[in-house]
Amino acid sequence: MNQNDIAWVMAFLCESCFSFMWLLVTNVTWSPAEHKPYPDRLDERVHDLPSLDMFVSTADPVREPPIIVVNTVLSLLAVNYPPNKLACYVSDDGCSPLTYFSLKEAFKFAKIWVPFCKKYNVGVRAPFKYFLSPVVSSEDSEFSNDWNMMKREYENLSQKVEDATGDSHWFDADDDFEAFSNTKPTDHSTIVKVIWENKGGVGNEQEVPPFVYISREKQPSYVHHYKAGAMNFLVRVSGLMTNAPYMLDVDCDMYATDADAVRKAMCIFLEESMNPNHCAFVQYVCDSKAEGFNLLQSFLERGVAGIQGSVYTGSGCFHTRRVMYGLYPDDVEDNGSLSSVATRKLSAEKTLAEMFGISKELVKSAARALQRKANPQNNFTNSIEAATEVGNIHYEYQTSWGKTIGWLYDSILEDVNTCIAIHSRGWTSSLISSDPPSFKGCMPPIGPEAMLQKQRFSTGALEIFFNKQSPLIGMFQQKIRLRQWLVYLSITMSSLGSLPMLFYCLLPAYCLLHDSTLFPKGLWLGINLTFVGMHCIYTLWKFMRPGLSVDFWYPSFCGSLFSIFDITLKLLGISKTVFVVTKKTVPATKLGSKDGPPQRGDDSQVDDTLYLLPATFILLVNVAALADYLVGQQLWSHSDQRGGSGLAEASGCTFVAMLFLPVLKGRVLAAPKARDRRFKPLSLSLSLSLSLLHSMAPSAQSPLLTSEGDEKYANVKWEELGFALTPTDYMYVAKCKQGESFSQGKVVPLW
Ligand SMILES: O=c1ccn([C@@H]2O[C@H](COP(=O)(O)OP(=O)(O)O[C@H]3O[C@H](CO)[C@@H](O)[C@H](O)[C@H]3O)[C@@H](O)[C@H]2O)c(=O)[nH]1
Ligand SMILES: [Mn+2]
Repeated sequence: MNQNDIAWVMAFLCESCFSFMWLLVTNVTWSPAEHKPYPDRLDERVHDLPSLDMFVSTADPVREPPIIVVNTVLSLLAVNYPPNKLACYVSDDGCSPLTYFSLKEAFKFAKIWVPFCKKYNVGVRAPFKYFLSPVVSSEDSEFSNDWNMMKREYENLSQKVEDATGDSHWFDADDDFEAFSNTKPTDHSTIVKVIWENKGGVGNEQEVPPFVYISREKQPSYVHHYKAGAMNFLVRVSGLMTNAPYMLDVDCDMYATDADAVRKAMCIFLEESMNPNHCAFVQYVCDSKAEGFNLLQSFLERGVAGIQGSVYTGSGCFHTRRVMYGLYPDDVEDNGSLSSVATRKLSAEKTLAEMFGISKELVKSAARALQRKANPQNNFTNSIEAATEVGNIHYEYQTSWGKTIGWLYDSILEDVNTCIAIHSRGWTSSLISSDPPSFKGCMPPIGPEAMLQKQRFSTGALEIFFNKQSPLIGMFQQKIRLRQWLVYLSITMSSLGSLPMLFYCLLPAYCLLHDSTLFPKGLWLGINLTFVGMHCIYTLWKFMRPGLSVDFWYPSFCGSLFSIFDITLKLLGISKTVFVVTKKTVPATKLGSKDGPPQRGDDSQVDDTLYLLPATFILLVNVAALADYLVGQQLWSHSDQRGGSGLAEASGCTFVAMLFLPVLKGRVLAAPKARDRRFKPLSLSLSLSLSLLHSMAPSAQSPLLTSEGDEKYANVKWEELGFALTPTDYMYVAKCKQGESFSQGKVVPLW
């Protein structure tokens, strides 16, 4: 194979991969759908609304400042829904007294915040966001007085949380914090604290729903399965205390912006046309602008929702407890009760104990949940002992938790992983896309944190690709629909697309360095350029439409590349995948500052040396190839007739270099205070890239010679020699007499 063939075969393979990916994505966008709920009509239809358990998970008081968790919790406690039908559970994987302290303070504030929100029908019920807009009312009105009082109270709350940060004397004096003494985030026993329980439970609108803080046991040598583990503990504790048929999962950094979010979700669950195949979960389209590169949310979600149902994206999602407990649609009768087969299968207490673990109380509550029966009236405090038991590190040993029930464990992308399992059982799901979005997040700014997050997503997706849920095999065994299966194939293998992308970015440079052709000539080049141009404009439009900058593309490309490396190490058994919690920025609380677009993350603690490597390498290779072309090959006398590389390849190189230049420019020209810190990673990646470049460039020996094994050959383009006379400097002479064989020949100079 000559150089041209290598380049063309590579180009063909890369193009084939892109086309396959494009087909997968096109399949997603064919039939977009979303649900439009009418919450006002809900009361006419349903007189006894079902209960809902709301889960918030947090893991690290430093990367997830408690004031963020407080705002999330307050936005949920104040939703428009009967408070006696709600309960809020916060799981703290950081076992932080500061988080617990902040939540206790938040409850005191909630006692005035919830009535205020309901009295004045406040829109956004996360106080930090609400107080960003000035009061629109006459100075001395009752509302304006209440507003000013609430704002002062919220500022007091924020101040208390800030003062308590890094100052443990706030907790030391209080016996309630005893459980936190001598604990480490990675080494402590289970803590369950009922911050507030609504003992009366008569459904007064002004009440604060029950509110519980939990932190499961941890030991350094035990795997705890990150968010999935935390969610399963939340399911168990809530099962013991309230056992609501529906559960809402919200990340600590995502607050509800719509007071009717719960009622809207119930509109879908309680649809009259409900059949056993009805919705397993309702996912909200969360505000993805801040999330940046998460394009799935912004336009693919609706597409998937039109097939078998939206994908669960980890936050802003309402689940049904029965489905999470492993039910199949066939297990449910048309009227919602369990089928007789399922009842027989599940009623044996032994089976349930094998699935749900040894806690008798939990087994009983699971049996009730499966039959849609409520827990008998019970004090929360009476369940603390049982709740502590189900938080034990050994509790899930030899049970179905994380395998067939609850959030699944075999990928750090637990949301998609769990969602595949639900759809594989034949359930459908729904999507609500309200404008403005009903849940909004504080997502990482563009920069290393975003790359780390993207790398985690991609590694998790690849983990699914190789686990037992893999879409590669799933299609043949499960009840998943064909196009839904293609969606999961596209999600789980999308990061593999970064490899052909990498090769493609290097291909024009390779051709220039080896003087071979990549693009066709003449008319064909024109056609080619038209298609490439159209594709570039289309891709740009796709990025710009949801209001993103092209900058967002890089974390996705780079994170995907690194995830391939991660998963290879995992498959070889060299390392394990880790869930690094994304750093959250504290929301602005000052009046007048607004929730603007994400900023570059210059205060990140993530060292971005390695993340800059692909960009630096690609840029250097392309610049080096261009320099070689301009200087070594003399651009202006270079003739395309030789069949080697020409202006088209050089333009390709320039295009690629221009794509990557902003990434590096952005990092080097970052805020001045960050520049010194940036310089070190940049110089390191420069040197790493230079050594890689050195190994990629053609051999640095005499330009006339190439080596293969031990032998030396003239560097001749054999296929271009033809039959015409070709002048040479040397000739091979071997003499022979008639009838005899040739003597040993030798190469002699011509003069
Ligand atoms: O050991 C852990 C790690 C994380 N979390 C919580 O999980 C949530 C998500 O973590 P975050 O760092 O914010 O990740 P994101 O990338 O923003 O989250 C998206 O992607 C994750 C999967 O990678 C999903 O778990 C999330 O729901 C989804 O919003 C947060 O509330 C964390 O507190 C835990 O409770 N325990
Ligand atoms: Mn998050």
